[in-house]
This record gives sequence, structure tokens and C-alpha cells, in this order.
Amino acid sequence: MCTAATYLTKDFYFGRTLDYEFSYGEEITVTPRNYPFHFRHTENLEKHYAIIGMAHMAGDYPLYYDAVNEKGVGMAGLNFVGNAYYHKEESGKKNVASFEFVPWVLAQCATLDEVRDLITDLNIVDTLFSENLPAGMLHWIISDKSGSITVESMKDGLHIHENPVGVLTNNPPFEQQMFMLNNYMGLSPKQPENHFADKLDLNMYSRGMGALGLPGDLSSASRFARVAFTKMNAVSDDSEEESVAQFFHILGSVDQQRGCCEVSDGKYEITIYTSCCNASRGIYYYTTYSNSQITAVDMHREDLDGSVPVHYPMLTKQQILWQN
Ligand SMILES: C[C@H](CCC(=O)NCCS(=O)(=O)O)[C@H]1CC[C@H]2[C@@H]3[C@H](O)C[C@@H]4C[C@H](O)CC[C@]4(C)[C@H]3C[C@H](O)[C@]12C
Repeated sequence: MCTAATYLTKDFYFGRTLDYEFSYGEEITVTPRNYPFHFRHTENLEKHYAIIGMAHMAGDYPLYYDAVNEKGVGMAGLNFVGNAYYHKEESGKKNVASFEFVPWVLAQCATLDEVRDLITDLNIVDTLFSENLPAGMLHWIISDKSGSITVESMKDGLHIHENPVGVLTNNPPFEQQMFMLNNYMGLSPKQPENHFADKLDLNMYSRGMGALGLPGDLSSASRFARVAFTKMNAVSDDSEEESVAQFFHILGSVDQQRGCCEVSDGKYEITIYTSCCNASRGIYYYTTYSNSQITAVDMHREDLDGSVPVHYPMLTKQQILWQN
């Protein structure tokens, strides 16, 4: 499972958890403006916005999972297995392979409005990056500080949804996830009152009973409700330290611990990494399952006018700061 979220304070933050039972060998990758993006079915981009995010480097090609560009637009792909469907190339449409979708958008769009324009007539096609790399069956959240949309390519075509909560998990399709939030409209961060029955003397028997009834399991539908509630009610000041800390707490509400989610015999999904991009400043913060210290890569410390992607392996060894 995976979860993505946005958060706005003074700056705009965008990030995700990547939950899986194995890793593809991803690295924090900065693609500078003059790296030539060659697309299989649409025009190449020799010059474009710089991008920072998590990618699997296939040779010199960055296969992005989640990223932001230098203009403050963020985008992440999350599993949508069983519902995602990529189509055949169609004339008269903008045909983009699923693995190209993140860089194709982030290379060209400075705002979410520009994304909305760009993806009219989009057709996400089933062209593979290579024979030995089956396509990830994904849906996407695309955001800037003004809001978010969700893009789902399904058998019946492309669905573009406004995403007013700025979060995404996995199945079922986004409209159903949003509908199910209706079931939680009674939740409140305040101490609960008895609306169950006035004939019963129900009491608050403990402090800290806010959010009573919020689902705690790891299913995608429950994570959607939990992270939406946490994000919509999150309070922090707008400093960088507190905003970043609060963002990791928001995604911490859906963290996956090894042992709780067995996907096949003895194989467990875990939160391999959690990212928090300051999309306004091009900084990619992350933690990993084994290293809870926040590590950061700043795109503006690289030569953004270069032509070769720069990539950093995740630091996965636990860092403990001894105090005595
Ligand atoms: C597995 C990842 C999604 C994790 C997730 O959503 N987990 C939820 C699990 S569950 O279903 O709900 O159980 C996805 C996110 C981004 C994907 C990668 C990116 O799309 C980049 C390339 C794209 C290539 O086509 C395939 C390899 C790949 C390197 C993808 C492998 C894999 O599908 C990734 C890593």
C-alpha cells in the first residue's frame, strides 16, 4: 500500500509513503533542465523544468515514482492494480506511456492549471519501458499549492477528478474513496458527546478521545480516511522545521510496520520510505524503514542547467544521536 498527501503552510509540501515488500533500487534523483527527455509517442523535450524526486535509474533514464519540479508542481504514482488499464496508441490523442507520465507532466507544467490543459486528450498507453520491466499499474495525484487532481486510466477511459482532500491511497477508485468519507462525517478532533441515545448514560471515560471511530487498519480505504482526517485537522506553525515534522506525522498515521501486512507467505509490506518535498524550494526530505532520521537533498545545490541526472542512494543505516 502507499499513501500520498499534500500540506500547505508558508510553503507547499508534497510527499508519499512507498509501501511494498521489495525495492526496485530507487534513488533521490535530480534531472536538470537540459537532460533530453525522449518520449515514445509524443514530442521530445530537449529543455524543460528541472525535477527532483525518487526514481529508479534505468541506465541514464529516471523512472520517477514521485517528484516535484522547480515550479512547485508535485506528482506521485500509487498502485491501482485491477482498475488501472493502459490503452493502445490512438491517433489525435497525446499518447504517453505510463512510465513517462510523471516526467512528461513535471517537465512542462508550472501550475496545476497548466496540467489540466496539458492532459486534455491524454491517452495513457501500454508501451513498456523494456521487456523485463512490466508496467506499474498506477493512478496518480498531481498537485500544486492551489489544489490537487487525481488521474485514473481505466478500461472505460481516462478519469480526471478534482481532489479536494489532497490525499491518495490505492483501491478502490478515487470517487468511491471520496464517497466513503461520508461515513466518517461524525468524526471530530474534539472530545465526543453522547449522540448515541439520550436514554443511555454514555461517558467520556478517558482524556484524548478525539477522532473516536477513525479506522485504524491498513486497508487502502481505511488509510484514505485516516490520512484525510489527519491532514485536514493538522495544526503546525509555518516554519520549515515544524512544517516538515508535521508532514512526517501526517504520513506517520498510515505507516506500515513489518509483520502487520503479509502479502504472501512470510513476505510483508513495509513503508520502505516516506518522502516530504518542499515543492516551493525544491528540497526532497525522506526517511526510510531502517533510518528514521530525516535526510534531505536540495535540487538547488545541483547544476540545474546540466544535462545528466544526479542521483543519490537512500541512506538506510539508522542514525542515532547520542546525548551523553
Ligand atoms: C510498487 C510501487 C507502488 C507501491 C504501492 O502503491 N503499493 C501499494 C501496494 S497494494 O497494491 O495496495 O497492495 C510503484 C510506484 C512507482 C512504480 C515504479 C514507477 O512507475 C517507475 C517504473 C515504471 C516501470 O514501468 C515499471 C518499474 C517502475 C520502477 C515502477 C515499479 C512499481 O510499480 C512502483 C515502484
